[in-house]
Amino acid sequence: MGHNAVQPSTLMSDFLRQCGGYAVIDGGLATELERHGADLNDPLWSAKCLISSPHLIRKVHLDYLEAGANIIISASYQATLQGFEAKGLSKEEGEALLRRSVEIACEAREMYHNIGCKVSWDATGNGEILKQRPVLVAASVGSYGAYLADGSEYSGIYGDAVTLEALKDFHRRRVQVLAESGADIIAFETIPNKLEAKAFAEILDEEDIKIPAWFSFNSKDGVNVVSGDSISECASIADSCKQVVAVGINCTPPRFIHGLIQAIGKVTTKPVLIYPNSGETYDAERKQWVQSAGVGDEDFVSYVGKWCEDGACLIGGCCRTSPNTIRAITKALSSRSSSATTIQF
Ligand SMILES: C[S+](C)CC[C@H](N)C(=O)O
Ligand SMILES: N[C@@H](CCS)C(=O)O
Ligand SMILES: [Zn+2]
Repeated sequence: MGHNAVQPSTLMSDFLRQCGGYAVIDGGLATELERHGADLNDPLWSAKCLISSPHLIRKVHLDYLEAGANIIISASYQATLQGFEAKGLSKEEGEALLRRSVEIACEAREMYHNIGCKVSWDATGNGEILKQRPVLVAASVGSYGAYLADGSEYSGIYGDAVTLEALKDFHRRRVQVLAESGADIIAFETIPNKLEAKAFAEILDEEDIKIPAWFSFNSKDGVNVVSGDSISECASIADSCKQVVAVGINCTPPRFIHGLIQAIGKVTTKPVLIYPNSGETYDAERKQWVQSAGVGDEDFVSYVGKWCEDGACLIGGCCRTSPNTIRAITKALSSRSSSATTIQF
């Protein structure tokens, strides 16, 4: 896919058409980093690996591409200039790490496409180039609550001192840097309240951000976003923002998704994206997931058909999902997809 300066209005529709109507988002990045031995008990959480083990991030992106992902999300969820500064890094060093998060994902895409580029010949000498699967690189922007590193993205309660202007000041430079990093789209993810959605929309507008964005909210009851703000109001903010090309839900238990897709579909015609977590609960103090109440890959994937019927067209996984989850989603979506996989010549 192309990089910067693609018209927001066409990027997502062109991409979805190339994918045959349904696109696969990757799964939990942090989850896989941990599975490979990374210790994320740190205020930077998954972004810590940008400093300690960038090669591991690239491997995890590659694993998700091999599992069928059409969109890989960078390791910048909890990468903030303020968080890097607290580690003693300069503004320039922090900005370089933000850019690096996207470069690592782009490198993985390039490696994947180089490995995957094959020609096959049949007995009569006719050749077939196996078409490269379309892949977008999404630059993650986590919420202010993610930066707080205390699980606040699952409460969305920041207190009265955190105003709209404070949130815009907090996020502005990071968004500018990521928008110029070579990413195809900005993924504002795990947005826990209406105020932060408004802050993101205003930054996109005020800074005239040239790449498109998606807004993805999280919920713990299937009715509202985690703060208690209405999902309809949150999705309406996304709908009104011209740079936003998809709206949805992530890091939310699978059992809540059905009703949320329906609520979002009532206020926007933009494509709906869904990448739930496993349904387990996060213990922010220990920075560990509590294993009870989660669903396995089979149960997770049993929802996929229903989510498509509800109107979702971009589907993946968030925390505690893995390449196996994404492989199963890819399989489930391929039977619905209308795309040809080869170019004949
Ligand atoms: C999406 S949560 C699991 C990310 C980690 C959290 N912000 C923390 O630092 O504990
Ligand atoms: N994309 C994030 C999680 C969002 S809740 C990560 O795994 O780094
Ligand atoms: Zn998550």
